[in-house]
Amino acid sequence: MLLFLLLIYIYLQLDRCNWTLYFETVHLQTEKRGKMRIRFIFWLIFWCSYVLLIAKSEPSEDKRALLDFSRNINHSRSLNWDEKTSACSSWVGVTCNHDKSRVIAVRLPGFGFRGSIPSNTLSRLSGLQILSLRSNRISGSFPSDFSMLGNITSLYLQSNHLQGALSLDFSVWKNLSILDLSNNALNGSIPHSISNLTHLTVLNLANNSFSGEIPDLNIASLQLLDLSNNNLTGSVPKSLHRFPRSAFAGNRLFDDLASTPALPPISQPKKKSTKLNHSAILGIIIGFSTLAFVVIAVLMTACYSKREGENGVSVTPPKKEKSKKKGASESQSGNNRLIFFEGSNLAFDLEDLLSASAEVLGKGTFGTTYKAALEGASSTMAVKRLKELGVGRRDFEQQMELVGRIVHENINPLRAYFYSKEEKLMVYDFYNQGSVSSMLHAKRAENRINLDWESRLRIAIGTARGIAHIHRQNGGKLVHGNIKASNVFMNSQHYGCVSDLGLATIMSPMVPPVVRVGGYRAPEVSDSRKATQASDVYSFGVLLLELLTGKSPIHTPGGQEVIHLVKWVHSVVREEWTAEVFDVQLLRHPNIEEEMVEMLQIGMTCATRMPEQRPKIYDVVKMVEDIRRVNTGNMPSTETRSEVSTPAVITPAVTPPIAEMGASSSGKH
Ligand SMILES: Nc1ncnc2c1ncn2[C@@H]1O[C@H](COP(=O)(O)OP(=O)(O)OP(=O)(O)O)[C@@H](O)[C@H]1O
Repeated sequence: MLLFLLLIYIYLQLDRCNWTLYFETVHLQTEKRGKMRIRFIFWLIFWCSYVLLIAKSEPSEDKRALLDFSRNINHSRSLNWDEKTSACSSWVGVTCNHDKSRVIAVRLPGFGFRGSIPSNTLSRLSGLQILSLRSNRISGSFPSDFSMLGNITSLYLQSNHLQGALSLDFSVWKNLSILDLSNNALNGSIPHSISNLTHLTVLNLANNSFSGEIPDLNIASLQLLDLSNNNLTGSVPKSLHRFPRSAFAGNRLFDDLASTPALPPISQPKKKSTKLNHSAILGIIIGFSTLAFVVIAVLMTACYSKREGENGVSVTPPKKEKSKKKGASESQSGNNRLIFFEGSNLAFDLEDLLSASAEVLGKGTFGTTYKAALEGASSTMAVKRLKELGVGRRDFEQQMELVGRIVHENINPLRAYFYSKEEKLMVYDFYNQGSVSSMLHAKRAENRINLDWESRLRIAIGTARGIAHIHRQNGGKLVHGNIKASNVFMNSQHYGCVSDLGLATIMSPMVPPVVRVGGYRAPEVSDSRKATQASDVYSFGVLLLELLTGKSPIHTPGGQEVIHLVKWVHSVVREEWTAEVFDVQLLRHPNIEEEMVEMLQIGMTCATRMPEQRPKIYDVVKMVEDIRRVNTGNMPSTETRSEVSTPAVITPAVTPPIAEMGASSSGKH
């Protein structure tokens, strides 16, 4: 570039110089000819460098390699790869780096490629990082010249007809993170060299014909392994015992002989059996009894002290207020009643609620939420005990009336509310599966729910529809104000269902903003009472990114640096490491890469910094629904659909009418 500019400069100077003077003294006669020759030479250099520059911004060698590939393999879906067009700007499935000098990703799943991958074509893409040719009909052996792809990070060749052994030395792929060769007909042994891939996070070799022993793949970074349904023999190496038994099912492994591939017993039969004598047995019995006694004593003490404390299980905080409130509800004004909304059909009153045994679910921005088990009514409700409101009784009641009238399958209905000077309560349906936040990030692994891609899609679709419905209320002015994963649940059809709406505007300004944000707050919202529909869209965008990455909006890996999810996603995508963004739990599911990339784009669009550049939630609903177009082909338009039903985007399911939905138990109890 510099050379190019320099040449232009010299040329212009040359033009301005009084060359006549110079030529007069040296070669007077050839003055004109000499001057023209010099000008011509400069023109030539100028154009050559220009052409070179243009050529450089086009990955010509990569382009040729791709054209060679497409011309030498049969494919049923047409590729728009035209020699005359720019590979980086318009070629389907091709992604280039920033300055468009190298092709870094080729994604051509399901293009109907038939036959073997022509040699010396794709292997020439030495800058390639991601290659996806999954779900084609590629046959022949695994292309050995792929060893030249030294920068590859993700290789998806699953669901093809590849055969033969993997003769490649995998050590050459130093950056390889994802290798999916599942659902092919590969055989021979699993190469030992795979264990040299220190960045490998996903290895899927399921549904092939690999035989022999499983090599000791002692790779610390490996998070997902699937070797199921091969002909592997021997035992599972110790380094792989941390993976579930399903990862090895359908092989002829040592412990598979009993047809139940259980990992723990693998090493046990090797242990020498030692007979215990009587005194040892007696010792064990006494030891166990003492231990059991201590454990029971500790548990009882803990339970007792918890009952005493505020955060304990089975505390009944509203109970403390019982006499006060009971009196108040019996007061002449009759004002302090539990107000139920129509269609709630709930057979309990304030007294039942106050005497219910309650368990603290958590403390949030607006107060504490309890799980209340109502004895008489044999139902369980979530009761939110609000703290400091920023509005008086009238405004509070007005807001409750507005919120309580909203009936939609993707919105957790407000069943009842209570207002007195000392106590403000809101009664909701209880979701025993917990919120999306706990499903994704519960501290205890057993409380975490493994959300597969379809569940996450449903959560995204349902939540978007719920928010769209909220934005249509109150003359199109209602705002949720607090969209976040702990306020999203799964309804009975496993679609997202939003809770806690409309509270942001009535809360006290005293609550410090930092408590409220948690990474979901749009940058322009400094006071959550000023949340807008655009800021709801931002928060929804963050939720989408959370569903995709499995990461909290604000997290501190290693306990030090605070990472903001939106910024992190932007930086990873900018560095062309898009595949690194996704939750590794999702990467085990086949054929979802494009859908995840689409959701990523929607999430990033919603979480755009400038509010005016964010899409309206109605458009977002459509975008999220369109992620899985195959199943949405004959659905009614978004506008009508969102209002009335949850169409079966993933699994066809009959949706009850709204009235029923409103009163139904929505996956709770
Ligand atoms: N209806 C419900 N069913 C089951 N769990 C609930 C219900 N409502 C709230 N929770 C859970 O109770 C806990 C506390 O909820 P709460 O709404 O008080 O706070 P939060 O969601 O963490 O924050 P915020 O107050 O900002 O909404 C959260 O883990 C939430 O997911």
